[in-house]
Amino acid sequence: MIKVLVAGFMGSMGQKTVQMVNKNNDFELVGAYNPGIDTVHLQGMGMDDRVKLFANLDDIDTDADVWIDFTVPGAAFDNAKFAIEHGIHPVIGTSGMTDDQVAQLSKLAEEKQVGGILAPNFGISAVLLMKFAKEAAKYMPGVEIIEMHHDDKLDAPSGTALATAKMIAEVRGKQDAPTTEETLKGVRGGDYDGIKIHSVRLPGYVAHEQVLFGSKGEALTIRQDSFDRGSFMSGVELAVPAAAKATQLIVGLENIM
Ligand SMILES: NC(=O)C1=CN([C@@H]2O[C@H](COP(=O)(O)OP(=O)(O)OC[C@H]3O[C@@H](n4cnc5c(N)ncnc54)[C@H](OP(=O)(O)O)[C@@H]3O)[C@@H](O)[C@H]2O)C=CC1
Ligand SMILES: O=C(O)C1=N[C@H](C(=O)O)C[C@H](O)C1
Repeated sequence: MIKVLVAGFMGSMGQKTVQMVNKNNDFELVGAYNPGIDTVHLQGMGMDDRVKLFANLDDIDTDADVWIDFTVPGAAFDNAKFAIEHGIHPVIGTSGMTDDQVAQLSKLAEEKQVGGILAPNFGISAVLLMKFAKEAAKYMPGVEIIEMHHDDKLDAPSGTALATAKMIAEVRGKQDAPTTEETLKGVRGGDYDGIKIHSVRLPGYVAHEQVLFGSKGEALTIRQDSFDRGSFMSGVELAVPAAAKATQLIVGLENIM
């Protein structure tokens, strides 16, 4: 039985994660963390009385083996650091971590021999999109990324779009994007090693990404859609046992699939 703590348990992903953990016979929910816990909300969630609830990081006192983090970009690093320092293996889904923060966590995980998993996206369709895009970029280096998300998303670009750009840049190297004079500032999007990234935020959307390749006289579009946050849960389910036995920080779900 793997004992699990869910950080950000009152959020959209946190609630799905609590349901998934409760359904899985190999996992036991022992802790849940969210600043500003409100009891009315809790009643609606059917949270077991035996689950320890925490509203402050410093108060967390748990025997959890795995820490699942779906919080906010500003909190994920401190949370993961806390988890590793306390011998809890992190499964980090929260976006917005910088390369430097990932490097610091990897070093700490190695030192403490408490590994875990950080995945920009736990959805299988997104992992496949990134793999396919990396393959396509070998032959079609002209590429732009459009990511589309719900309008409550705090950060841009999405972690998935940034990870996609990094994977593409690995194979095609740094190239300049075509120079265009912007008569409306920002209209050409963000730039990662010459790969333009466009972030769309609209109500009704969940999480979607398109990678557009263009070459002489032809084009290729790769698209994935997460219509429901349940789409991320099979990836999280896979990550929990892998994280529990990891001695390093593994980055990307593809590395345990
Ligand atoms: N890797 C993946 O596959 C996926 C990643 N994500 C990422 O997961 C994160 C969460 O997404 P989502 O659930 O939609 O966001 P929500 O805003 O719905 O939930 C975030 C939750 O975290 C809580 N929170 C805020 N600060 C802290 C803190 N310091 N410690 C613990 N909890 C905190 C918030 O509480 P309050 O509202 O009171 O501030 C809220 O309940 C985002 O970064 C998102 O990009 C999302 C989907 C899939
Ligand atoms: O905020 C979201 O919703 C999502 N965030 C992750 C990201 O930033 O890539 C994963 C997925 O796109 C959903």
